[in-house]
Amino acid sequence: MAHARLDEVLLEAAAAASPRALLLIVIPFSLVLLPLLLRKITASTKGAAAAAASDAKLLSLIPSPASKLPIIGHLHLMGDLPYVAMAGLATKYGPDIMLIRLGAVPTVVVSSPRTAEAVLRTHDHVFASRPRSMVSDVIMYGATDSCFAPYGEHFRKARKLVTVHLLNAMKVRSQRPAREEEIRNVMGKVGEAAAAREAVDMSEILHSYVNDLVCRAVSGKFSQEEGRNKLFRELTDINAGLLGGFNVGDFFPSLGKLELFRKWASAKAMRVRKRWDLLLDKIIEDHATKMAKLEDVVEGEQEDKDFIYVLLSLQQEYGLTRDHMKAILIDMFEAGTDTSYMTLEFAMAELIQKPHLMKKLQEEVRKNVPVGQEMVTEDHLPNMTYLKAVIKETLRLHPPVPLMIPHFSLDACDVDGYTIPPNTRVVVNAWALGRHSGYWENANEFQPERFVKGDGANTVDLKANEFHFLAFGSGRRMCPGVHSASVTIESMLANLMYRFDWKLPAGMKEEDIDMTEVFGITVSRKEKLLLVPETA
Ligand code: HEM
Repeated sequence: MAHARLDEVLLEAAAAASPRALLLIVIPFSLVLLPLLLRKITASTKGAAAAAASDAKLLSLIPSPASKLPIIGHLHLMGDLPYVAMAGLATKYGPDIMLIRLGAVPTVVVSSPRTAEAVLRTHDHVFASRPRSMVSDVIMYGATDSCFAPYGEHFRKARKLVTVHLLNAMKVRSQRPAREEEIRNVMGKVGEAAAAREAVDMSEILHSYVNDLVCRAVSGKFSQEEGRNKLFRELTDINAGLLGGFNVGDFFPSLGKLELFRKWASAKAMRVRKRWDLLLDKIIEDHATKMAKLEDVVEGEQEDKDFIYVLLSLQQEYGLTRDHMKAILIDMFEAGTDTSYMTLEFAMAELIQKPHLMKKLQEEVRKNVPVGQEMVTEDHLPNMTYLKAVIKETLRLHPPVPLMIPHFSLDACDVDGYTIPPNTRVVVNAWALGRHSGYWENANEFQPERFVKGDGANTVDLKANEFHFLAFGSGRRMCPGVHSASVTIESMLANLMYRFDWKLPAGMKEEDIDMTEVFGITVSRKEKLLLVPETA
């Protein structure tokens, strides 16, 4: 019994979200496995050793914090919020570019708009790959999705599939009725709470809204049957915990070469993948059966088909296996759910602390909707400039993917006077860029006006033309979901502002709102956001 419990603890730590928890496992592990690792190192070929030495020399020229420890490198400096820790270290050691060692893995951290532009625009082709990770290899079927695929033929195919067929403007437009229906459901629930003068758990309601929308986009109108939406949400949450963790195997790759360790460290990822297999195989087969009966579907009607139909119809053209399809579908859940609902939640948390800004937003929304109309529709959104400014400001201060997804160099490349060798992990700190005091006035303040004032800052857009605002990344690996995310977030926030006034629960003051963040592949708020709606 005691043995089983220890196993659980170790497995949790192996996929630990916090670098602190990772240390708990790395230190004892290193003591046991160090002799084995040394044997592996001495066994490597002379040529490889010479190349490694030359790469290590190049990396050693990049500024780096002095307090590196044996084996764990700088892991002990990462704290609970690595993007905040990295920003602090960068100010001291390398404001533009810095090297940190996460366990055995040297990681280049880019923290200024100038170096971000060098990595994501000037040398985008060199840095467009992703490092391999044991967990994403398991969860994403050998990293054959779009997010984690290394750069190459398969990635280009997956990326084209996602941008051209799943997330294009026409597809996003065709999902409008689904969005309107889901928003109406939310308004109904919030309306009931308003009538009962009860608080609403905004975290829960916004999470369900986005999860249900992604479910519908992926598997159609009946995705909520048999509680499938809840199962999708549960599995997406487990994946997020695993993918966002500081996983031992990622930072001690030599360990990953040991079969026993690999089995042990990927056990939880294997378990969740089996559950995805069961769920997705069944839905894909149901779709394939229905599709076979509808051979005469008119080409144009494919537009409002869900993602599974789209993938099935493109299977031959793109040479997709069943596993490729599942990897891409899981990407849509993983990349599309937490990012959007957390932006909505952070926006509400900021607005409730600044009632004058919320009032200004409500006035704009209500002015733009004809009197007597039940809901804000997507036709009303283009004129709502303050709404867009509030969302940009939320993304600036709280980018949901603060370190983006790690990039990986394919070749040697000069950035800011330093040579980054091939096969180096490169992290762009979007959180640090959004709070860069050289580019933003009152960088830590929530001031949406900065995006409407006409002082130059309003030219910042979500398409990443400015490298001090990179919530969606830039270049070949830029988020392909910008359009989908924007309309999902804008329409919900506009409706929450249109239909209700918002108060804090009795006895709570604005300064009681806890904005503490929790790090994972996306950043979330630690505390639930409870707000009391009043029908406007
Ligand atoms: C507020 C919402 C969102 C934010 C802030 C966001 C942000 C990001 C960021 C920072 C990246 C990594 C860029 C890089 O590594 O250079 C990314 C990648 C990605 N996002 Fe989003 N995202 C959002 C919503 C969505 C949605 C709704 C979808 C799809 C349903 C989506 C799909 C993807 C995919 C597939 C990738 C991987 C792209 C690649 O590696 O080629 N995202 N996103």
